[in-house]
Amino acid sequence: MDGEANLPVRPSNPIRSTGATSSSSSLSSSSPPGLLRHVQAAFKRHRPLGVMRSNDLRPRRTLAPLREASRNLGQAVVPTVDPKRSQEAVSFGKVHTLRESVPQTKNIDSVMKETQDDATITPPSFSGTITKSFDDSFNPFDERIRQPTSIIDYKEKDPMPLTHVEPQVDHSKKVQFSTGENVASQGADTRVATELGNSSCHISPLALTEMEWNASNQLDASTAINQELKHQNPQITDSGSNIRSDVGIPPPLAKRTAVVQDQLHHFRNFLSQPTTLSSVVGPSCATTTSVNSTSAPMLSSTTYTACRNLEEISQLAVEAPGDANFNPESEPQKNRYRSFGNTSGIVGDQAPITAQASSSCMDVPTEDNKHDLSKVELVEVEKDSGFRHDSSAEDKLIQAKGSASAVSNMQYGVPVSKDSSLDAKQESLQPGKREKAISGRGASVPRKKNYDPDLFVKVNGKLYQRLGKIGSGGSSEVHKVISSDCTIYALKKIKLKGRDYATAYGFCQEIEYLNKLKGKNNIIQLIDFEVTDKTLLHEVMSGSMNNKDGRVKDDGYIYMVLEYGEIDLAHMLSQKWKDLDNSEQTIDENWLRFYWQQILQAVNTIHEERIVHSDLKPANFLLVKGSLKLIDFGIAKAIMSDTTNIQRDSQVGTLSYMSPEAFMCNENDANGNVIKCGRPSDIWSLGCILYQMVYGRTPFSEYKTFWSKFKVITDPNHEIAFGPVNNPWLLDLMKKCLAWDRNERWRIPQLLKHPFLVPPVPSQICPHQNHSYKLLELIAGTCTDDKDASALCSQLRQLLEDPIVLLDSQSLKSRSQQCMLLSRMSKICSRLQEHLAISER
Ligand SMILES: Nc1ncnc2c1ncn2[C@@H]1O[C@H](COP(=O)(O)OP(=O)(O)OP(=O)(O)O)[C@@H](O)[C@H]1O
Repeated sequence: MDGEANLPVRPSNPIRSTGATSSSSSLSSSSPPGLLRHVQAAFKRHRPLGVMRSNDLRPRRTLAPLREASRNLGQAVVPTVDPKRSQEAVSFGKVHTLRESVPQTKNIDSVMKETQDDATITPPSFSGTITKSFDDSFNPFDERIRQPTSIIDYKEKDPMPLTHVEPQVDHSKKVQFSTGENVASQGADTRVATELGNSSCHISPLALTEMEWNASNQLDASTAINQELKHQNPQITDSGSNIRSDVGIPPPLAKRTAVVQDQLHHFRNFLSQPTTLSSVVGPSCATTTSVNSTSAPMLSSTTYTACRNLEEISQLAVEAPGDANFNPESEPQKNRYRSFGNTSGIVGDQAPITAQASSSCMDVPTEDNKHDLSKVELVEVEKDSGFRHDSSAEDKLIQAKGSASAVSNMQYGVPVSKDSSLDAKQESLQPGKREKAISGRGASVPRKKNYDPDLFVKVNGKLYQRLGKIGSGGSSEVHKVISSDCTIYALKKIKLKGRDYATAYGFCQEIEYLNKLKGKNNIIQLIDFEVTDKTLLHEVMSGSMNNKDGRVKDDGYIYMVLEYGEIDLAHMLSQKWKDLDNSEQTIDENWLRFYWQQILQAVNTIHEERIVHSDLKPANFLLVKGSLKLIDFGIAKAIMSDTTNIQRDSQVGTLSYMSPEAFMCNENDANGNVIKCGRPSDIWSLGCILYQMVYGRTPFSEYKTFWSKFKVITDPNHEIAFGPVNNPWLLDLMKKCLAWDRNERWRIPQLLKHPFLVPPVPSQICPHQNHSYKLLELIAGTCTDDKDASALCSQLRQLLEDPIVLLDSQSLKSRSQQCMLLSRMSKICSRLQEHLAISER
């Protein structure tokens, strides 16, 4: 049909036997030496084969938090601050006691276990032919993928849009806190669940509302204090250029001043207590607040940093009105003041804010990290600091983000001009001044540090913090990461060392395909990538590999920053079937249609781009914001322009989803033609996925070993067992995909129009509007006085109206029953025709 085949000639008996397994063998598969070669090749695979994967739906995805839960103690959670509000002059008034519930580590059981559900094998033969197939336009050295902007413009973006907050609370980690008197009196403890492992932090809308309410209370209180101060002391100007202490407070305001001073006293008390910072890292931003943590079991580095930031800011806020020695023009204070004032100007670029906040507190940017978008945003506190306990990766991010947010969320002056921000930034980067500011407080001086490679990954000079391992494939590890602009991504890391050059080339090709598929919304989007071994990449790209049969000796990695998918289809199916098993229900056809259509559309996208995926399986369809997207082009192949097939070099896919021709790829069929794979191979895999969606297992799952699978899949006479389904179209659809002969398999455009997906509209199936039925009615109307003719008409009508009543639905699915029905219908038609002809004469 597609003309793509150099197909193996089917055996003389093309009709499959009804027996479960036929002993008749197919072409090359039948020969024992051939079989042996396949098996040997399979075990010579380039990807680690590992154990043979079972066909059971066992999702492979694991989300493992990097560190233990204990580190979460002390994380601070704080409300989003309205940008408008943050523009106000704000200082923290009174901060209340943090009460933390015991945080729970994400229950490993609740996370899908990582298993390998199917083995990937190497094809029977390995040509090793490497050709340069990259587009000329594609040059990974020159091409710089557009970086996602790290700029968060608060004018345009909601810092934490409620719409991004998922309604459910994840139970993985909960930090329960109250903000002291305020909250206690309201009886409203705020619960915040920070999900480390999953796509984003989930905060119940209620919790968020409460958080915001509490925060706004605090901010209001602080604002009130400041406003009081402003009222009382006109010298406390917005720009803060001439802040003086209590000198010159007019007598009528003395009482109010006393109140304010009392509040400030509380505030100082609070500052003398340890402070805990925690953050909510959402999909697009992090918000931070500071809460008093007298009950916190221990301080973390986060705490330390936050405390220091907060202390600096707060002291400025307090010193301004209360300390006669405070002089904003004095160098350290001016620097500090301007620096923080700058950070409070949250309009504009968040990254610089972050960097600044961190740097002003901790870090001195080095040449090495200066070029990062995030610059010094991810700082690390000296590990042997007495304040530090084992802090998680997220803590560190929170620390950095929190610092920024804490700073940016608080303001004690009117927004500082951009210029002064820049000044402040530059000044804050001067180590001497910073040291002076820090030592003035008697705190231990943190040392500057580059990033910790265990926690951070740098791709193209941009830092990403690891949040946990999502999964690992045959060739890669995939981590959930967060970028400096707080966007969650998946980072695929492929180790090159020890791999053969052909395989390394294949990995580079994945980058090429993903680049080619940019902007296609049903394909996972590549955000950035880096191949650390430039020489190898250059060799591969230029097609000048001298030792293409050799292996990569040097340590090299491919990093791919990808759009993040929340869950893959394998997990979805596993969950679905778990629910179905418990309820004794069958699969919901609408659910099936919904996802099947998306699967088809995604594969159609690559087929239109002349790419054959070759490893289609449920684990390679990811749910991203509600839509399925295709991933893993590790062994995909481009179809050359002069052919419709691809030549397989090495890896050919995952056993349970592999087409017969994929097993025999590059072999010769009985006619001496080379067996090739093309789009129909992907269709077979789709058939296996559909089968799995319908029955909860793959078509050959009962065949456990490679050997038996190989035998049965390559056997053209093997009849796949299809269990009963309510909708005959569904059965038909599966058969259309799982036809052994690849030429008989439907192509995607046809599948997208299959009656299962596009059921005939009622008018088409309503017999009364059917033309044949109308004709019958016409005939019946003209021979009401002819008993025989009327009887025949009525039999025909019955057959047309509902043939199923004559036979049970199961029999109707059998071809012999269908034939019987048709012959009965045609006999009635002939008799009626004869009868009418006679009666007319
Ligand atoms: N962008 C992503 N977002 C979320 N999870 C992802 C993403 N990419 C990959 N994963 C997870 O990591 C797993 C392995 O990824 P992938 O299939 O790309 O790796 P691989 O080494 O090519 O694996 P395979 O052995 O299947 O070929 C996936 O099954 C999926 O669960």
